Order: sequence, then C-alpha cells, then structure tokens
Amino acid sequence: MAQSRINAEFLQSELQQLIEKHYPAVKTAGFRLLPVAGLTGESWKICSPAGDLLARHQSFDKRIAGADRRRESAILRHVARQKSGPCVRLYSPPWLIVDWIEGTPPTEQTFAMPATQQALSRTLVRLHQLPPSGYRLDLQHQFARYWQHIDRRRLTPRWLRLHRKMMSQIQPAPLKLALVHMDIHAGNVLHTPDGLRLIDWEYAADADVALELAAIVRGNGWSTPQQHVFLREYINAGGYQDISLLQQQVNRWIPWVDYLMLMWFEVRWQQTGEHKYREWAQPLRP
Ligand SMILES: Nc1ncnc2c1ncn2[C@@H]1O[C@H](COP(=O)(O)OP(=O)(O)OP(=O)(O)O)[C@@H](O)[C@H]1O
Ligand SMILES: Cc1ncc(C[n+]2csc(CCO)c2C)c(N)n1
Repeated sequence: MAQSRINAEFLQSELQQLIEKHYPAVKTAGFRLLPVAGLTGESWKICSPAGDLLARHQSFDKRIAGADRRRESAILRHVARQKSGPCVRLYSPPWLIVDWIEGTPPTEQTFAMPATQQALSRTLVRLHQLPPSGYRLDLQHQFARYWQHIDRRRLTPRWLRLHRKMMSQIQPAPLKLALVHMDIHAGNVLHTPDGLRLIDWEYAADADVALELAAIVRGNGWSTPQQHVFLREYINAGGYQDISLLQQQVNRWIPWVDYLMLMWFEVRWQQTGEHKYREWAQPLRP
C-alpha cells in the first residue's frame, strides 16, 4: 500500500513535468491532477480552464496483461474521424494523454436495454466498417504470454489439457476482419451530446467482428435471449447480412473468449492480489 502511494506520487510528479513541458497554455491557465480508477497513479484527470484531459500511464503489469499505449494511441488516431473514441493529444511513453469526454455511462441495467443496445450496435457497426489498423490480434500468442504469469500452484491437469487444446486448435477463420474494441461494458461507454462514445481502448486491435460480439456477450454475462436481441440489432444496423452465419461464428469464438477471460483474471490476480479477480476466474476454471 505504502509502495503504491510512493509510486503514485512519483508518477504524479512525472506527469506534472510532462504537462509543463508540452502544454504551456495549460501550465499558465493552471491545472489540477485527480487520480481516477484507484490509487495506483495509472490514470489521472487533468482539470484545467484550458480543457480537461485524461493521462494514462503504461505500467509493466498492464503491458503483461495485454494493454499497449503505443497501439492504443495509434488506434485512437485511426478512429479519430468517427469521434467514437477520445482524441489523442500526446503520446510520450510511458504516457498517453487524450481528451476527457463529458458524458454519462449507462447503468448495468440500462446497458442491457434495447435502446442502448441499438445505439451500441450502430457505434460498433461504424467502427467495424473502418479498414484494419495494422495491429492484428493473435489470441494464441496472448495466451502463451499470459501462461508465463500464472501462479503454477493454481494449475490442474484439466487446465493443462485445456491449455494444450487452446494452443493447438486452429482459430476460426474471420467472417469479417476489422478494428475491434475488445473491452465493451457499461463502464467503457458514455452517452454524450454527439451520441454514444467508447473509452478505454487499451485492448483494441484488428480481429474478427464475431470475436468482438462474443466478448461483449460473455463479458457482460448476457442470457441467450439478450444475445439474440443484440445480434439482431447489429444486423439491423448493417453489421452483417446473415444472422445464422454470424450467430454460428459468435458461438465458435465463445470458448476462446472464456479462455481469454480466465487467463486475464488469473494474471490480474497474480499481479494485484485483488480477490475479485480470483472470484471472477472461479467459474471459468477447468
Ligand atoms: N476519455 C475519457 N473521458 C472521460 N472519462 C474517462 C475517459 N477515460 C476514462 N474515463 C473515466 O475514468 C475512469 C478510469 O478509466 P481507466 O480506463 O483509466 O481505468 P479503468 O477502466 O477503471 O481501469 P482499466 O484501465 O484497468 O480498465 C473510467 O471508468 C471512466 O469513468
Ligand atoms: C484481446 C484482449 N485481451 C485482453 C483483454 C482484457 N480482458 C480480458 S477479460 C477482461 C474483463 C472482462 O471481460 C478484460 C479487460 C481484452 N478485453 N481483450
């Protein structure tokens, strides 16, 4: 705890210097740094009369967990014209500074409602119409990296067998390769006057659109009827023509998404010791 406070203080002063160097206008207008999302010092809201910003630090742990600020910055620039994500102001490793988006997130309840699903489907379809970014997602490569960071004592023979299977299986051939966000949940969506916008693009990459849809369905624990409503909305918004093919492909990706979630929860449990990760991993453990 004391260690993380010292780390946060160090990051705060590093960020302070970065702003003073790159933003004379913000320095002159005055600014405050507010930690967001816990006390690790990874994300700071920069509040200034010249406009609010969000600074995101690349930590070693987050890099192991698959987040990459360089990729995030490149992808945010790639989607900039659509205004579906925040605008990048500065990428100066290990810091990425983006605009703070004023908006309200849906609640867990409203997130699963038809109106939100319709708006989300439209945003996703537009995103999935962009050309790929050049950052291709390779799940097996990611699994292999996660494997190095899992507590060996938690492995079981069944898990070992599952890992071998996931590593040797051929991945489903993409139905439609596109830029996908890969971390869509109520906390990463904002209702704004410009429509629904997405934040937290740290896992975005090029992959099959059906993988994105499978990740949404599993990550948000949607029931089969909710899943159908959502896929129907995605089809209605022009995302794909054939619902049964899309449904079949989403189903193919589900074991991959479940394994991704298990591995990520296990890595985060190992890194942070936060019990929520161990609890979330439990139902996915073979
Ligand atoms: N560009 C943005 N504009 C407005 N609010 C934002 C923006 N980015 C993040 N936020 C807010 O700040 C909070 C923290 O964001 P951040 O992505 O840094 O951490 P997190 O989502 O809690 O953690 P993790 O990065 O591990 O997913 C978000 O929950 C959101 O409420
Ligand atoms: C390609 C890809 N890699 C890692 C993650 C990180 N992640 C895996 S499970 C989970 C929480 C709930 O789904 C998060 C944030 C991702 N989303 N997409």
